[in-house]
Amino acid sequence: ENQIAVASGPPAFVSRYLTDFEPIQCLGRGGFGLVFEVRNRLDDCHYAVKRIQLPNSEEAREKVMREVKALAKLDNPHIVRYFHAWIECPPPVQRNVPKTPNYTRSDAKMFLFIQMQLCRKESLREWLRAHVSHRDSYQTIQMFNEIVRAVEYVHLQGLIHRDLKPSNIFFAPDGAIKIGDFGLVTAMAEEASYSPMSPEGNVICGGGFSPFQRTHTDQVGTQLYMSPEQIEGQPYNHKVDIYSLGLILVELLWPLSTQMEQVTVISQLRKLKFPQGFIEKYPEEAVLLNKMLSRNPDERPTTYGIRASTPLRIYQDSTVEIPEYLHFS
Ligand SMILES: Cc1nc(N)c2c(-c3ccc4c(c3)CCN4C(=O)Cc3cc(F)cc(C(F)(F)F)c3)cn(C)c2n1
Repeated sequence: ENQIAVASGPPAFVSRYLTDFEPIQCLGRGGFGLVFEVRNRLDDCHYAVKRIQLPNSEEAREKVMREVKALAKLDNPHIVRYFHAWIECPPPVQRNVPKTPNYTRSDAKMFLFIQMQLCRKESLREWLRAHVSHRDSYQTIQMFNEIVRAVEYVHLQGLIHRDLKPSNIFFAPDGAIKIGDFGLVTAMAEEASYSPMSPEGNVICGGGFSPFQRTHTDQVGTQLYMSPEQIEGQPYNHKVDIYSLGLILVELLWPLSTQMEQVTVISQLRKLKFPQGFIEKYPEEAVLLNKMLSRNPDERPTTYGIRASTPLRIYQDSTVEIPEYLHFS
């Protein structure tokens, strides 16, 4: 009974991520973090888990956690399904800094883990590349309508996506379009540390998660789809998502086969210059796009205005009439 307590030091750190999940492969870098496909050891299902290193300042961390609380309430058929979020604080890495032999630097980091539904590996970015030749405009407008519905839901929750682009528009296993990998941007922006692109532009999934390296350049950190006011660091509102939706609509209607063509056409669109032949082929869409891509956010329609516009009106359930004043406010 006279057990001698053995001084075995602090309890060994147990990572819930590694205990509950088996990492399968790196899915890439979303904003501010790494995303991995994992298998849950208990239910044997596969998920996408995103690990975000939280900022150091207490205030920024509180802001992130407020945004998580708002995001966790999202529930919509066109938003990636959310399962769980948790925090891990691995023990600080003690290492001797060679220069000053007695000095040990500890960098205690705090990570937010987010467990989401695993979507198909091909995002809308890959879909657009794979469907250059045969693209049916009825199907693409349907897809666009679903994306607009998802953005409308986010805006009605008082949130803004802020980073809409084809690489974070996903397909669920059943094929339904889902917008995802958004949020936490404002709070994290104070400690903006966009993931570094390696020299050749590939995204390295380093960060101690797994050695898998992405083989193609991603759209991480791209500002191609970003509204002018956001790029210029001006105050902005939910109309930033309408601008991005405008560029995505053109890409859905106008197949672009190479990244070079995509960058050229989108850069021209940012100056309201449409590709040769676009206006003749899509006159009504061009009218809507001139508003969606306006430099003045107030001139851009809301998602209501988009759905009530001529090109999309036929895809709405006509029972619900949207009052005119909601088309732009
Ligand atoms: C194949 C595949 N599937 C995915 N789900 C992904 C994701 C992914 C999709 C959605 C979301 C994330 C990663 C991280 C968070 N996320 C979101 O949509 C934002 C979000 C939605 C919520 F409902 C709840 C939260 C939060 F409460 F913060 F956890 C966050 C990124 N990548 C590269 C993926 N690849």
